[in-house]
Amino acid sequence: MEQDIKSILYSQEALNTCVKSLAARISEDYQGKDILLVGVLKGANIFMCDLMREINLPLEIDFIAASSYGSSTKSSGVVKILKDLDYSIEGRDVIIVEDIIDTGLTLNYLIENFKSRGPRSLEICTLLDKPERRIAPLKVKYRGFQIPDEFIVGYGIDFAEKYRNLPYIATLKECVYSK
Ligand SMILES: O=P(O)(O)OC[C@H]1O[C@H](OP(=O)(O)OP(=O)(O)O)[C@H](O)[C@@H]1O
Ligand code: HPA
Ligand SMILES: [Mg+2]
Repeated sequence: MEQDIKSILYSQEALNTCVKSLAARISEDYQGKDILLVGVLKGANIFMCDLMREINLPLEIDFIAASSYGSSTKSSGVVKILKDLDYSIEGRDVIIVEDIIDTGLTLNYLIENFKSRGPRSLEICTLLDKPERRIAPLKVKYRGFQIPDEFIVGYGIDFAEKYRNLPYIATLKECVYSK
């Protein structure tokens, strides 16, 4: 795997510091509220696990699985819900936890879908944001790093389902995409 890496964008230490600071903001903002963290699988799984352990408030979690990239580096534009939430979000203070916002199509779709389910509040927490590529507008309350327009992998994020287990965020060598 390591031989496929072009460069490391964020080390384990940098990610850890970022997660702690996002969790501190959430802990401050949601005092006395009834938080439901919703992780968007599969990409957000590692971020979600680390983030929830740093939030210093009682909370519940749920997951939704959505996919629009398949084995390509370009969004298909069609968001498929592969697994829906287990519980109702009506009346809940929901924070959607994402690994990356790129075109915004995935979250735009999920936000509209969630709004129709009547949450008390609905916010987005994303580790990475690639604003240059945005097609669908989004209001993002909690953002870790803003990144340039490059395809990245690691810390839960894949290329063709691989590299999710890298403990850092990295770019891949061009030859990997043409294999
Ligand atoms: O802003 P967008 O252009 O919609 O891209 C962001 C989405 O794409 C990735 O998921 P993907 O569809 O690859 O599924 P995965 O999480 O299972 O890897 C990522 O985890 C986000 O959910
Ligand atoms: O940069 C990315 N890497 C992996 N998956 C993605 N899905 C949207 N953007 C990306
Ligand atoms: Mg993916």
